[in-house]
Amino acid sequence: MTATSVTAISVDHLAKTFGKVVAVDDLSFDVPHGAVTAFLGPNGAGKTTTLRMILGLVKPTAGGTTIRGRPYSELDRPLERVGAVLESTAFHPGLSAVAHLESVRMAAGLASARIDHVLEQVDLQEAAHRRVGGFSLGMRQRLALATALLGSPEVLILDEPANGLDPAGMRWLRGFLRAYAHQGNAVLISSHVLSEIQQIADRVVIVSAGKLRWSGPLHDGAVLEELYLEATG
Ligand SMILES: Nc1ncnc2c1ncn2[C@@H]1O[C@H](COP(=O)(O)OP(=O)(O)OP(=O)(O)O)[C@@H](O)[C@H]1O
Repeated sequence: MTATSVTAISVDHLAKTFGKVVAVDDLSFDVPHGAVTAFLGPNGAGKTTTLRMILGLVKPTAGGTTIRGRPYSELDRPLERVGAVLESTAFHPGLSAVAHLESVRMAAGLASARIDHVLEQVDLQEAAHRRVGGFSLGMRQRLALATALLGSPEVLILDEPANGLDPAGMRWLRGFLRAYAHQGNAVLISSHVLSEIQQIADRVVIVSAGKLRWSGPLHDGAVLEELYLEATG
């Protein structure tokens, strides 16, 4: 079976309530390999909660999610299947980038050569031995991405990864994610920066108030902002 014949992420009638707050409401969509899929919606639409459920960090109230056919909790060597950059990514400020990556690498049983490789992928070699406590927001985003890439996963999940990146960093991330997807991997990215997403995404999933409002390919010439405002308005 080739990578492209398997759905990377499947979200199936997913629901989550926190007390009286309905965060995610009977949400279903698929994320294919070989494409960048944007996950869009207003503040509080349920995007982060959905991503956290896909990653097994939040338990659904109903429904479920799978990565290449299995719930996250049943994945064998999960870091080699799926890499994630979440909004809340935190690092020990006293560790260097290399020491942080080394601790994750050892825990996951990955080859030591992966560290140099991911530092090069995110262009962070020069800061490799500096303390993360002194990193800028953009550098932290790069380190979070490097951590997500340690296991060479075929699925990448990114929650607002462009936060803190300067224009050159944004352009770099765009090129990186497009190349990563076009190698056959799946990328699911949540963002509010529609101008960036317009240039990156092959497909779009739009939610508001926890419900699916629109999903499909982003055709050449389609104006994402109009599509988004119509779907969420
Ligand atoms: N741990 C929690 N406890 C209570 N309510 C929560 C919790 N996590 C999320 N919520 C609520 O669920 C709803 C969806 O939040 P979520 O963070 O998933 O939205 P989002 O689409 O990621 O928003 P944003 O674009 O602002 O990041 C919101 O009303 C939020 O207040």
